[in-house]
Amino acid sequence: MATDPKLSRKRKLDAAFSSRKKAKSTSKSLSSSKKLHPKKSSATRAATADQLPWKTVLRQDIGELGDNGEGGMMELEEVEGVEIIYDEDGSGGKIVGFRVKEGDTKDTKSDSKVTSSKNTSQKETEVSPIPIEPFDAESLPSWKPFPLHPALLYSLKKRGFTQPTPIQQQTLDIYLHGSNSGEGKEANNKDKEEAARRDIVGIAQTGSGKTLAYGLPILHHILSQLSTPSSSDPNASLTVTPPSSGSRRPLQALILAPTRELALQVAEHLNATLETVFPVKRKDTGSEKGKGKAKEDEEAEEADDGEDVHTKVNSPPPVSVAAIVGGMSAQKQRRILSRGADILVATPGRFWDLCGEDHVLTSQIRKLRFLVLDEADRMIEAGHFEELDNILRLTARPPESAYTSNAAVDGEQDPVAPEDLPVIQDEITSNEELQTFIFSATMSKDLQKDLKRGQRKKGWKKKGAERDTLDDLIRRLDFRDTHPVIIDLSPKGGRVKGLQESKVECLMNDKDYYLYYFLLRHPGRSLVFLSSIDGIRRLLPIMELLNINAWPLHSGLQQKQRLKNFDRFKSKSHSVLLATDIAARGLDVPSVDHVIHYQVPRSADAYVHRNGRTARANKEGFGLVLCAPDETRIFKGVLNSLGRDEDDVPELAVDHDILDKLKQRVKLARKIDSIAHRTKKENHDKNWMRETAEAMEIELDSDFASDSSETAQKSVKDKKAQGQIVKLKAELKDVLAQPLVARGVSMKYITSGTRSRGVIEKLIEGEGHEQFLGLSKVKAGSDVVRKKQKSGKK
Ligand SMILES: Nc1ncnc2c1ncn2[C@@H]1O[C@H](COP(=O)(O)OP(=O)(O)OP(=O)(O)O)[C@@H](O)[C@H]1O
Repeated sequence: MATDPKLSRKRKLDAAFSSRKKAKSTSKSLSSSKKLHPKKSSATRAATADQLPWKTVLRQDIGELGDNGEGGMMELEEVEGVEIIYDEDGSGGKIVGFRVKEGDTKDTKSDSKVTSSKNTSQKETEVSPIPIEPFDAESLPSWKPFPLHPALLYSLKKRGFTQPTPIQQQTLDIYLHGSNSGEGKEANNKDKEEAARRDIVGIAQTGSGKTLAYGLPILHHILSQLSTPSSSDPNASLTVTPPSSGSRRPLQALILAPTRELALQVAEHLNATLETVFPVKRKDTGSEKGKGKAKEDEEAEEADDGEDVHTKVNSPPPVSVAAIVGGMSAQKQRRILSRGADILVATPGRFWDLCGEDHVLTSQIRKLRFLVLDEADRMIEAGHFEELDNILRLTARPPESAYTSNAAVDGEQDPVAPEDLPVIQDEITSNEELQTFIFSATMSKDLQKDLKRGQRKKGWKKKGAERDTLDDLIRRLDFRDTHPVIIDLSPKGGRVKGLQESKVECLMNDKDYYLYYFLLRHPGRSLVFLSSIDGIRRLLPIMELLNINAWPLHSGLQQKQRLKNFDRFKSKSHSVLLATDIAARGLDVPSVDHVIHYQVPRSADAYVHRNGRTARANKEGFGLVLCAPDETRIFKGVLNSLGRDEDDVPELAVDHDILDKLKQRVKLARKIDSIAHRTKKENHDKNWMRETAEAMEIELDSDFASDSSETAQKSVKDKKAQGQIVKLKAELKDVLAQPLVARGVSMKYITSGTRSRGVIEKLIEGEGHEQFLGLSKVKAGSDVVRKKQKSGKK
């Protein structure tokens, strides 16, 4: 459900101004805050929180917590030149209103309820055409068969994407040439017209570049519309003219993704492609730092020798991509929508909420040129499908045409009932232009089966016989193409190239030891998947006590905290993210070295997508399953669903001498955590009882009532617990400082050792493992017990 925008804005203000609680009088301006102080000479007028001139806080203003440079991901906004009006007595610091300089207010009609396509608060600005030099296709031979807009080719080259990935190749072949049978096949104009309307279902392994597979056609289409040749010479350079900033941009593409992080990432990916060619010149926010940034831009321009002339932009960006996701400021997202964007990347929930209050948006959806479902199979699972279903109805044609189309696809007549018609009944037009792209790494119901419960995951209800995910989608979506093209490049058995899988069979209670062992033995960027938030809450403090750089990521955290933790994980090469399956799909962290399944996933598709966070874009990666005895059946089911054998995943070799030493560390950490947890819980429970009793004005039982003797006892108990914790922490510190020596290495003869070269010698040369003396630094894949060895051992 959407939060009340005014309330959240008010809360923001309350927080921002809480330090000013002591302000006394009613309409006196705040003297100590430069930012909040309006110029005395200017006339002011009363304004609501919505009408204040909010500005985005730029990345450099918020350090490492920023994102794409626009503050977009963190959604932070600031306001200045505002006089705060407190309530009459002012003692509680309650804000009752604001005053701003005349002319500084925003027209919020277009913000809160967009009813016209023109945003009256925006002034019509001059736009300058941006020259694009002709791109020398010879400099990017692998992309030559795909005559994309020169701006895109330029960007691909700059980003080092020297050749298309197989899914990009096949999608572009269909999009540009109408067929994936022959690369670079020349088509006549009519064929190209037709070709450009094919609906595409793309299934390809994780990390294979699916975002650009659908992103490039969309960007190509929009940029081509804005381009004009600078002369009649067919080889002449182009100019791209951005739309004027005065009117709301027509929405051309809607990309739906199942998670917030994924939607933000897709928007960032498309923006990165555009900004390589059209760097966004940040607007001067008016703040000191904002001014600094504008100055930096100017300096950068001055320093530029003019080689990339087409990168100079004085107008709005030619293509605007925005993200609409839950957990972020709905107010800001409304403003983005009121300005309009060419491409919206959204999670269904928030998007549907905003559709309900923005008629222009709903009518824009009816005229969409592109609709994309990323991670399509996940989107139709329970928890997503209702809003998705509603949005898809908006993209459907009137019943007659939809009826014809669906009948042609699956041979069934499936008329749309009147009550199933889109919520807003006006302007139902038959948009024949819509092109639909559906992408995922998995698209089969067999992989979605919940192996723990033995049921298929809940989702759209099916009529009649068992259907596949694809059938479900074909029935739901009003494909304009009678035969959508299916490109299936999914690897057999879900085996991703470059991924080494492995497992450790151990008791549930021993998983912490093996996890800790692995993280020390193979330092790097490790993503650990757990099946519950409680599991993460239990494991995190233990990891922290053991000096492991770990952060949590789960739906119980606030969105900003989720993004912050994700950023921290990305920014450190030795880091651990403890995550639930919200991180399993689509997230593209460059160089995740290891994926660890702390619990065996419940379904084969979860196994494939979790593993897919490593070994991306042709890199190597490692996946480890910690499998307890009561999970072996589920793991076998996962592998069987993928058409693989249970022995298919080899075991990881573990040095048990070292493991035993690590057990001692983990046990101490667990003990410290359990004492701290128990004390905290007891205090929390008592306080909660007291506070609730006070609020309800009831008397507590003598057991709960706080008499002084009980309080004294409690404090003795707390002190005792604190003492224990301090003692155990000191013990842990000692244990953590002790070297871990591998089997067969004697501490006495460490410089020569029983091994071929001395341990110290190896360390100096950088080959020796810094934590496990006597072992070499090796990639996790080298510790895997190959099948032959295993049977030999037996
Ligand atoms: N042509 C290319 N050459 C090199 N790298 C590329 C190319 N196209 C995309 N990439 C990079 O590959 C990585 C994976 O891309 P992307 O996230 O689109 O994969 P995906 O197939 O959508 O994965 P998933 O199924 O996990 O969502 C990204 O970092 C992206 O920048």
